[in-house]
Amino acid sequence: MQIQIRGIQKTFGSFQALGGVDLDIESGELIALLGPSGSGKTTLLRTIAGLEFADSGRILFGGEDAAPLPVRERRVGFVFQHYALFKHMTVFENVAFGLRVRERKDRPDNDKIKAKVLELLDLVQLSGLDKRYPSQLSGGQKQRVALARALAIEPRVLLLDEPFGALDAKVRKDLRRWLRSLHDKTGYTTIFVTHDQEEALELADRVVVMNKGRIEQVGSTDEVYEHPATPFVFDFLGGVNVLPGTARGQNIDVLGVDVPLPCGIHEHTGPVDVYVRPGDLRVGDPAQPGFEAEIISVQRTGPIVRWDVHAKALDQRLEVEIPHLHHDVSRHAPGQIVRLRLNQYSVFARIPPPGAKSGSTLPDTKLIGRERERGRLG
Ligand SMILES: Nc1ncnc2c1ncn2[C@@H]1O[C@H](COP(=O)(O)OP(=O)(O)OP(=O)(O)O)[C@@H](O)[C@H]1O
Repeated sequence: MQIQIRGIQKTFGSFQALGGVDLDIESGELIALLGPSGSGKTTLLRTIAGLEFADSGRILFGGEDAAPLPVRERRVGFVFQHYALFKHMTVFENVAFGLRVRERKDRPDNDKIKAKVLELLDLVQLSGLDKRYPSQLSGGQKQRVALARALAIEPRVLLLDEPFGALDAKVRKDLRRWLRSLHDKTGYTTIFVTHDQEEALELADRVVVMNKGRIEQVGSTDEVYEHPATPFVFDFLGGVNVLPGTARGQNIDVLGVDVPLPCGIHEHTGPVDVYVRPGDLRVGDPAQPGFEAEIISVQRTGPIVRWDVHAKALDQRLEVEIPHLHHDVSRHAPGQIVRLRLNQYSVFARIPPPGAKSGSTLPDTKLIGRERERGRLG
């Protein structure tokens, strides 16, 4: 079912939790609401569910205003981070709950309920565990029961609030792949909340990046990662080094090295910030252009080696990430000087101090563009 969110505002006392949210969700989409703690993700989800009431704005379910619909009639399946299963009921009864509490005229008979519950337990791969109690299940199994219970009411939309937040990393990873294939099978419109970038990027069709009660960017996983629209999105999705630069005509001077302005921008003059991910700072040939940095520390995390480096020209620490299999990464040690170059980077017009006149020809903080180094840096 299609969901349209129009100008939703919500305050708690004097605190604005949602500051005018607009969003269109297509039928059958799997959408991630991604953002740091307190950015308003849960408030938005609860407002869609009808568990929270907006101060202003509208939510349309399939083109119809959802406001007059009580929670039950919205037919929303909700899964919380902390299982919220009924402890005194078996797995079977937990899943059957939503069907048993229906009004008599809409309630299926016992045989139909049994068939439905067993079908759902098969779908969430828990066949044979129907007689167990929640205390006899692992965290991952409890979450799958919660999901089966949410699916039992044949929801028009499925809302998941950090569904895997309480589980360990390995189970989390398995369950998110499983949820993706379950979604592909059932085709329910699904919105899930997470503050885990990897989870959002791996699972969702589109990611909604939230910050301070507002949407910063909506896009496919590739769009938000490869073309972040704001400095916040860039930083939140995968870490960032910010290098000051000066744009002059078609080039930017970054730490004494010329790099080209992003494609499509003919000219720009003024101070800019060049945003580079740790994995896009590459070790260059010492004979070719690049800027010098001293390795301060080396840390190996799985297949990635992380360096903390000190860029001399900037007097600033930077983070560099290199695949461990890179030909000569093991030869580098703290104290060594390396020459770094930029691979891919985004350029934002610098935010001037309040009251100062911007020397920039573009609006402040505007994304000028994203560029892959075109060979000028060696
Ligand atoms: N019932 C409430 N009363 C007062 N303030 C609230 C209430 N619910 C949420 N807030 C505040 O609104 C802001 C947004 O909260 P929300 O739970 O939507 O954030 P979130 O992005 O889901 O965060 P988290 O990832 O930590 O769950 C927070 O600052 C929170 O303290």
